[in-house]
Amino acid sequence: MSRYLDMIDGPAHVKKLTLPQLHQLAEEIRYELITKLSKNGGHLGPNLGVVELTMALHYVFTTPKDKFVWDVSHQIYVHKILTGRKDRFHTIRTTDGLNGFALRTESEHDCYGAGHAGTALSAALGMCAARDQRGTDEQIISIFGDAALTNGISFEGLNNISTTTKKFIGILNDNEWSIAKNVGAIASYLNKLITNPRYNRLQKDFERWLRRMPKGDLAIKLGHKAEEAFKGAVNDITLQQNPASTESDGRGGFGSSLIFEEMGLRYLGPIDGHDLPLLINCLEFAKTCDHPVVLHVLTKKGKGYDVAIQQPEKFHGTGPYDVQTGASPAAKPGVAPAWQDVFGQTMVKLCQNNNNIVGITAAMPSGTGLKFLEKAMPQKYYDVGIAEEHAVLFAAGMATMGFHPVCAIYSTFLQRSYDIIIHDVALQDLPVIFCMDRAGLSPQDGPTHHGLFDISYLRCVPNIIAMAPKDEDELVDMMFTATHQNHPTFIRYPRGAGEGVPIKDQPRMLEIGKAEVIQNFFNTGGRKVALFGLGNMMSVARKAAMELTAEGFDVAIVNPRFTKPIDAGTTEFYGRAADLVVTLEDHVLPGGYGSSVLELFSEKQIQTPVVRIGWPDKFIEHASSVEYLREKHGLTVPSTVAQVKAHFATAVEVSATKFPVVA
Ligand SMILES: Cc1ncc(C[n+]2csc(CCOP(=O)(O)OP(=O)(O)O)c2C)c(N)n1
Ligand SMILES: CC(=O)[C@@H](O)[C@H](O)COP(=O)(O)O
Ligand SMILES: [Mg+2]
Repeated sequence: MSRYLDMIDGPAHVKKLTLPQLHQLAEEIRYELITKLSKNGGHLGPNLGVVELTMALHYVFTTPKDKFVWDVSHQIYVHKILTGRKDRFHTIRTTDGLNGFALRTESEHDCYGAGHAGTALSAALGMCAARDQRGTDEQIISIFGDAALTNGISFEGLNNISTTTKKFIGILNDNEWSIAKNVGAIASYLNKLITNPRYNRLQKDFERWLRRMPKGDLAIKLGHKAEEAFKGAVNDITLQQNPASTESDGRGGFGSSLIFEEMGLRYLGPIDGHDLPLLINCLEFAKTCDHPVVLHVLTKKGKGYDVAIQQPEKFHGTGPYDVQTGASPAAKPGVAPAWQDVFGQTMVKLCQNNNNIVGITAAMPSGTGLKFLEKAMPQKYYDVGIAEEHAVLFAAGMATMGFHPVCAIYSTFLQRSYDIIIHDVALQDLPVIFCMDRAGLSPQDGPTHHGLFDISYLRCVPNIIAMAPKDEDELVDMMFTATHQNHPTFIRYPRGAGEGVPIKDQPRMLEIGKAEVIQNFFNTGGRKVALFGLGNMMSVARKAAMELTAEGFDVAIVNPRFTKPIDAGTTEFYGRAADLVVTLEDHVLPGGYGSSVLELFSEKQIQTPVVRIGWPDKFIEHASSVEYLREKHGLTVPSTVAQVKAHFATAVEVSATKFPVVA
């Protein structure tokens, strides 16, 4: 049976469909999402929730002239399918495939890139300001989730809209979920708004009216009248709910409970975010508003796929799954526990033994592993919403009261808190512990999510201690050691499975700033190569050492453990003893661990050459796997061995040409 989806080569084709055809197209898109994502995974739940919304947006507006600015943009798959990329949709988040987020370089229909939450309102407002400067008439629509509203930047944007532009359309996509259940006052406010029975009855009347609204100017004018009446009724409800708010707000009414109205935006909704005709009418209506408007749509995360509705957290960002059952493939035998799980289980033990330790997440209980603490000791667990800046300030406040807070925040998302780390935590030398998961690659998410900058952005900050464990047993040692420090302490570790080593029952206290010598030189007479394998790159160092030894090199292996303070003594010792030093790090080279070794050698006037292995000074693309990207960018055992051999081969050539051997 031919599909309407087959007819959609671009958004213009959506406009040509009748309502029954649009409904059919929605089902075809859901089928496409569910079947195509089952192989490689992706953000299935969020995208199933915005099928009708995205179709209505493309039905009413015209990209690329009109601009859709998506918050996080993990829910952009339907937009990508409708904007000429349906034939490549099956490649999303895979090597050389579509990016899983909005990407300006991927399509003219992607007007603004994202990946981190909270950016859509401000960026869209900036586009409105640019439009107003030029006097042009494109429509700019910001689509943001209910949890994106828990991010401070969203409110910085909201605060600035009504005094900046007359034309701004915001779509609040409210599914009551973040990755986990949404949290905080915003979540309960929105929930109250949509569960108030009187409000709901009134809302139904308004929706019925809007649905029947004929096209044309008169309808639009009537629409504004109906809307004012609706608002008045809402105010009455609010007044009855909060009799204390009897003070006039000076605008001829009483203070509305609608945050958006209070911030100078016209609030419309909440409406059923899966009701296509209603969505189309409301968007047509919003299009005519000469005042910033926010349309509050209620959607269901995972709509159309029961297992995703029943498990919104799992299907927020899922791996491969069986289409029929939603089940994930069985874990391969012998796969080591995930770093995040070791972290989470260790947090429970640390909190059980020390009443001053608490765990703080910024809306990522599962991904960080802090869900173990949430379950075992909820009184020691805080989820502050998508609010990394606030999370670190909150931790700083607790630390001034004698607590030892642990902020579990991905390396990439911790970039949001950089000023707080310097201005509040380091400057006051507060004992906050930062456990940075996803330090290294998040291959399928790509450049917005790789954690490749934290060594550089932390190394320059005074008063801090920064560590990288070689395996999960050492992670536990480092967490234990961190809880005994009176300084800000950072621990970085990668996404996914650990090294599969046994974990001691009793963690060991590490000496701050002390490296671990894994293997000394054997003095075999071979060229001496010292490998400094940082964190998870120790596994590459060990294997490279074996291959180099087999090739006649004399190899020492050092586990640096600390990126601040580095072990100057050990580093200097091996720097002087070796013919070549190789540093290996799952981090960009500029300002990374290798840079700190170069700085030390320069300071100590150590002439030994240094080969630094790490990520180049560029944004690393997304791909299907870590292995592929390491292969491509030279962070592998063969590449390490090859670079060592090339160094000496070149060294021999240079010495031969520079100092020709006299016969
Ligand atoms: C700064 C930042 N912190 C955390 C995340 C991880 N994250 C991705 S999506 C998401 C939840 C978004 O919820 P919402 O905005 O309601 O969109 P929904 O998934 O419900 O459609 C989170 C916490 C992120 N992308 N950016
Ligand atoms: C879109 C977003 O930021 C999160 O969903 C992120 O993709 C989670 O990454 P992990 O799967 O590594 O936890
Ligand atoms: Mg949500």
